[in-house]
Amino acid sequence: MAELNYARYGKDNIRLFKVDRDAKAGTQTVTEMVVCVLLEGDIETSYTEADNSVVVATDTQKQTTYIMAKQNPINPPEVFGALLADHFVKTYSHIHGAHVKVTQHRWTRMIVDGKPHPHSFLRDSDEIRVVNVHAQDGGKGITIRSGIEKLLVLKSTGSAFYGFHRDVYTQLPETWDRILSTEVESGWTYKTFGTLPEVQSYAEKFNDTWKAAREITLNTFANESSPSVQNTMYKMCEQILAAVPAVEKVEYSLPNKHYFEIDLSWHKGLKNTGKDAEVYAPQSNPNGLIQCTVSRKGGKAKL
Ligand SMILES: O=c1[nH]c(=O)c2[nH]c(=O)[nH]c2[nH]1
Repeated sequence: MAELNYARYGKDNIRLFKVDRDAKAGTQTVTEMVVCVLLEGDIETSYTEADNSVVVATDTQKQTTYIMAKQNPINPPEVFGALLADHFVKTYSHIHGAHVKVTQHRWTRMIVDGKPHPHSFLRDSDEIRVVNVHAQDGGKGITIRSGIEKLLVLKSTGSAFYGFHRDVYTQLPETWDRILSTEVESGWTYKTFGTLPEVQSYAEKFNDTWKAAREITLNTFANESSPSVQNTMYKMCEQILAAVPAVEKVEYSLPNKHYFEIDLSWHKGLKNTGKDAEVYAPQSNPNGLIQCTVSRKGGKAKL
């Protein structure tokens, strides 16, 4: 006999673009996002008995997303995600949980002739802001995890890696000065919100937290003399927890994108290693991958 162990369904890759027009100021602001909605609840019979009466069509979920975006602000993405997720669990009594993922892409206002342009924007980076919301019925509240992904950074000095374990398998030399590059993937989870109004009252702080996390990531990366990716990312986590009382845990996943020195001594004794290194070979793979989750020791997050 078979048994259904897992069932979620919804619409993925709902692309959405909104223009906010400020007639008084004569400026416009744009937001582009991709939304994924996944629902769970008493939907087993749709799988096991072809009972479509329990299915809120994925097309309905898409249309709902558009209508909600028309009728509400879509910034910050945490509040829009919570609004949408809350709608599905409140509207359909047999839907007990909604997962909404919002991926916001960058459209940065152009500076033209030294001035911010009223309605022109540029994609200045592949970096994305990613928000995952999970709303549940039965008073279980709304959980929100926000994050940064695809933020590519590099420093050409100020990074070392020495003192690591050595054995017969170790070839890597110690280094006191290396190139460090990574594509930042970072996420922070807030203390569970009780209700949608609680999420809405926190609206401004979602943007502040994103800015703080981004600034801490970049400042620490740039300013710290890094002894390892592990230690540098831990310091980032500590600072984000200290800066935002409502954050319960912080996660980083950092690839170590290697830049290898090239020994050119075979050519007329050309010096290009150690302190003479100037020309490097960027590596696409393999890459290191360092991950961690850091939470508050013995303390609870505060909204
Ligand atoms: O910061 C680093 N951490 C490691 O675990 C590691 N391993 C490695 O080969 N290089 C590095 N660099």
